[in-house]
Amino acid sequence: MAACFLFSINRGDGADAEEAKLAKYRAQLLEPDRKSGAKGEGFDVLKSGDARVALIGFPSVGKSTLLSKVTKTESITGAYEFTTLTAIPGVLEYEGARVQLLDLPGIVEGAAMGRGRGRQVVSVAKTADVIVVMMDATKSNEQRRLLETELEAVGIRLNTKAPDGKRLVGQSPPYHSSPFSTVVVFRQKAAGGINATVKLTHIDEKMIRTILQSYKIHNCDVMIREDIDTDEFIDVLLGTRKYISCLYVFNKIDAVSLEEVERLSTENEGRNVMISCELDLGLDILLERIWEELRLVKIYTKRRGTLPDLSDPICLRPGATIETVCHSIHRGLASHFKYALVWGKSSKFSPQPQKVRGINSAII
Ligand SMILES: Nc1nc2c(ncn2[C@@H]2O[C@H](COP(=O)(O)OP(=O)(O)OP(=O)(O)O)[C@@H](O)[C@H]2O)c(=O)[nH]1
Ligand SMILES: [K+]
Ligand SMILES: [Mg+2]
Repeated sequence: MAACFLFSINRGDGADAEEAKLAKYRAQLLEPDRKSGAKGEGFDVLKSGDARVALIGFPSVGKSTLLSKVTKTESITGAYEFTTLTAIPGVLEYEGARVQLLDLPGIVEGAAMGRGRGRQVVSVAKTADVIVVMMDATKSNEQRRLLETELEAVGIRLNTKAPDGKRLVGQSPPYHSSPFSTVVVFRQKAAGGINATVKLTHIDEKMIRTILQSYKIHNCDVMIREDIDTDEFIDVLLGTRKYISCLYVFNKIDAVSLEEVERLSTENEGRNVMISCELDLGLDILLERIWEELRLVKIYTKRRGTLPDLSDPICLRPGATIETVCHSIHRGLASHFKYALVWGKSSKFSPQPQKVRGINSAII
């Protein structure tokens, strides 16, 4: 049976306060660094197209070579480290979608702590819908763990499920109404209380109270629907973590044995993609895998009595609603919108009438 408890928020004891303080410091490390990301340094690349894919890797693994191969943009390559010093955007055109591919400077160990402007680079990855972690097939597999550590240090969770049980691919949730909101709901209220619809085994009421106090939140309603722990609670409170799916790309397979290529390709639950930019090997498969990971939904608009133009889709990320579709057509459209007729696999009836107001159901 679901446990449910209510209490008012007041003082916690010393040990809890200490743990809550540490959890708060950890979360602060993830907050955006206001000093970095200065304008004109090339890191504030405007998002464009239907989605963003970021290339992250150590120097000279072939990130720029890849960008130059698969997009029309030429990014300077070189046999020396740190050839690329800013973010270079290119456009991947795939099945009617335009995806922004970002070539980034190489990062070094400790990048997230600010080494080699690394934090700026790694932070860009946080804005991506899919991260391509690029590695050199001739180097040790240790690369992957080191890169993941750097990404995690800025609050990215790779290929993990968000606490609400859905796999989230790089949405940018607004403060307090993150995709987590189905798990924990905060409401500012005169008399606060905490409700849990499941038994909480990793965090107790006292801890929740102490954490809320440390953020000076005194009166609010908290509804918890999943057995989350302290860190996850703070994640939700601050909206700091991002759940992004990633592919591990091993470049330069022309320089290793076939056995090694086969061995690497079976690791990481099918997330490893083997390529050689130099020999043009595996690039089509890589683009296909990126497309799969983006899970873009194609929407075609049509006039009454005519067939839709199938060459001109609106491409949106999963979770898009009728309102998102309206916004992608015209800013003011949603406010004048009455209803939409939706044909497709996801709708119960074809066509299914849907109103724009109050729609939060996904249209996919
Ligand atoms: N053997 C081999 N060499 C490659 C391949 N792809 C790229 N290279 C070489 O690797 C070197 C580095 O390539 P870049 O594209 O500059 O690497 P990068 O990751 O952008 O490097 P930074 O910008 O310095 O971080 C160049 O000398 C490329 O010619 C490949 O598939 N096979
Ligand atoms: K290089
Ligand atoms: Mg480069």
